[in-house]
Amino acid sequence: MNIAVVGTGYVGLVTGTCLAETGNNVTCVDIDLEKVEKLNQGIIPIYEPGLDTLFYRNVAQKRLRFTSSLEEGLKGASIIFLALPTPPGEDGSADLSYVLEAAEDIGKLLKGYTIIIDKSTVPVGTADKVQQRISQFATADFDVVSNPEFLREGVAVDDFMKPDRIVIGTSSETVKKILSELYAPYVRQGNPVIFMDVRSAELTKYAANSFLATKISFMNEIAHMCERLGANVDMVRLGIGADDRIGKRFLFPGIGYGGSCFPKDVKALARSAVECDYEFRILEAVMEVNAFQREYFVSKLLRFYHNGLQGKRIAIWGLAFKPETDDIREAPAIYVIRELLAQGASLAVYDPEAMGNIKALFGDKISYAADQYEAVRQADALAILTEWPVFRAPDFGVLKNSLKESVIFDGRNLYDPEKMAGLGFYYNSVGRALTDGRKN
Ligand SMILES: NC(=O)c1ccc[n+]([C@@H]2O[C@H](COP(=O)([O-])OP(=O)(O)OC[C@H]3O[C@@H](n4cnc5c(N)ncnc54)[C@H](O)[C@@H]3O)[C@@H](O)[C@H]2O)c1
Ligand SMILES: O=c1ccn([C@@H]2O[C@H](COP(=O)(O)OP(=O)(O)O[C@H]3O[C@H](CO)[C@@H](O)[C@H](O)[C@H]3O)[C@@H](O)[C@H]2O)c(=O)[nH]1
Repeated sequence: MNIAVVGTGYVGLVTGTCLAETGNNVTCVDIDLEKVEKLNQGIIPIYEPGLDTLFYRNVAQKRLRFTSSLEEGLKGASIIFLALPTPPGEDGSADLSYVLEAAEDIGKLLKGYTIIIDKSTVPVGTADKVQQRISQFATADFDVVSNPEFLREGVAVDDFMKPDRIVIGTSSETVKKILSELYAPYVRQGNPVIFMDVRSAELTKYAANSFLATKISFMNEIAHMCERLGANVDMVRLGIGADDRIGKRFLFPGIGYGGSCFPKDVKALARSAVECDYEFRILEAVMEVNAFQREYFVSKLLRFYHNGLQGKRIAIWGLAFKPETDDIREAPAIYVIRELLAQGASLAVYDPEAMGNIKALFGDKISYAADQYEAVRQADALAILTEWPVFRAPDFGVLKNSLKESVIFDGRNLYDPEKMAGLGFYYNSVGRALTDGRKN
C-alpha cells in the first residue's frame, strides 16, 4: 500500500519504518527541515534500539522516503497516518492545533478516497473535529479513523512489529477490511486487532496510560509504607505481582514516571473529566504522588547533608526518563538537577544516550562525564536516576575508590541493600532498608 506518515518524531519514524518493513511504500513528512535533511542523509535523529537496521534496509530499497512537502508526501497515498504532537495546553487539555492544522492542509490536497488514521494521542471527539476540518476543504471521499499507538520508547520497534493488540476505532466496513490487511503481518502470533467505535478507541489510549501510571503511583505509595514499617518493597512487589490479576509489570517504585506520555496523558484525562463535569479523583492522587516522588528523593539528600549542599559535588548516573532512549521529556532528572543546583551542589552527570539533550538544557551549569566512572571521581555522593543496564553491575571497587565518601542515593533500586552495606557503602534506595556500611 502507498502510505504517508505526517509527523516524523518518535512515533512517526518508527511507524513509517515498520510499515515499510512489511513491503509498503512509505513517505514520511515533517515540517522540521533540519530533521528531514538529516533523515535524507541517512542520519536517524533519535536513539531507538533496532531502528537503524530497518531504517537503512528500507531506505536502500526505496520503500521509505522523507520530505518536508506535504503535497509530495501525499502523492498517491491511500492511507495517511497522523503522528503529530499533542502537548498539554495551559489547562492540561491536549493541544490539538498541530492535528487540526495538518487536517486542514490535508483536506486541501486530498485526491481520491483516502483513509486518515490518527495515531496521535487525542481526547474523545477529536476524530469528529478532524473529519469536520477536512470536509471544509476536501472534495474527495475520506474516512477518519482512531488507531492509538501503544509503543514504548526504548522497545518501540518490537512493540510496533509485535503489538500486544491493535485498537482501531471506525464504523466503516471498507476501513476494517483495508486495515485488517495492513496490520495482518504484525499480528501473526494471534494478538488481537480490536475494532470498536471511534470514541471508545480514543478513550482506550488514555485509559491504558492512566491505568499504568496509577499502578506506578500505587507502588510508590506502598514503598513509603515499606520505609515506615520496615518492610521490603521488592518482596511486596514479587508477592503481589505473582497474582495474575495484578501482574508483574509496572510495579517498580522509583522517582516517579516521566516521559512525553504518562505525565501529559494523565493530566489530559483528568482535564477531560472536568470538561464533562466529573472529578476523576484517582488521577488527581496519581499526579500528586508522582510529583512527590522526585521531591522526596531530593529531600533525602537534603536530610543527609543537613548543613546544606553548598560545596558538595554530586554525581548523577542516568538522565533519560527511562533506559534505552535519549528522550528527556519530563525526565525526573531535570527536576533533580535543578533542585540540587539551586541548593548549591556542583554536578557531574553521565547517561549513555541523553547527554546531548541535557547539555542543550543546562549548558555549562553542570559537568558532563565521558563515562560513569569519570562522573563519580571526587564526588561526595552518587545519585542514580535511570536504570540503564550498564549501571546494574558496576565495579564497586572502582566506585568506592572514586567517590570521596561511599554514599549512594538510588532512585531505581539497582542493588541489594545488604550487599551494599557489606561493601562499605551508605545506600539509600526506595521502599527498602537504608543500610550504612561505611564503618565496616
Ligand atoms: N513517544 C511515544 O512513545 C508515543 C507513544 C504513543 C503515542 N504517542 C503520541 O504520538 C504523538 C506524537 O508523539 P511523538 O513522541 O512522536 O512526538 P514528536 O514530538 O517526537 O514528533 C512529532 C513530529 O511532528 C512534527 N510536526 C509538527 N507539526 C507538523 C506538521 N504540520 N506536519 C508535519 N510534521 C509536523 C514535528 O516536527 C515532530 O518531528 C503524540 O500525540 C503522543 O502523545 C507517543
Ligand atoms: O514499573 C515501572 C514502570 C515504568 N516506570 C516509569 O514510567 C515511565 C514510563 O515508562 P514506559 O511506559 O516504559 O515508557 P513510555 O515510552 O513512556 O511508554 C508509555 O507511554 C507511551 C506513550 O503513550 C505508550 O504508548 C506506552 O504504551 C506506555 O508504556 C518511565 O519514567 C519509567 O521510569 C516506573 O516508574 N515503574
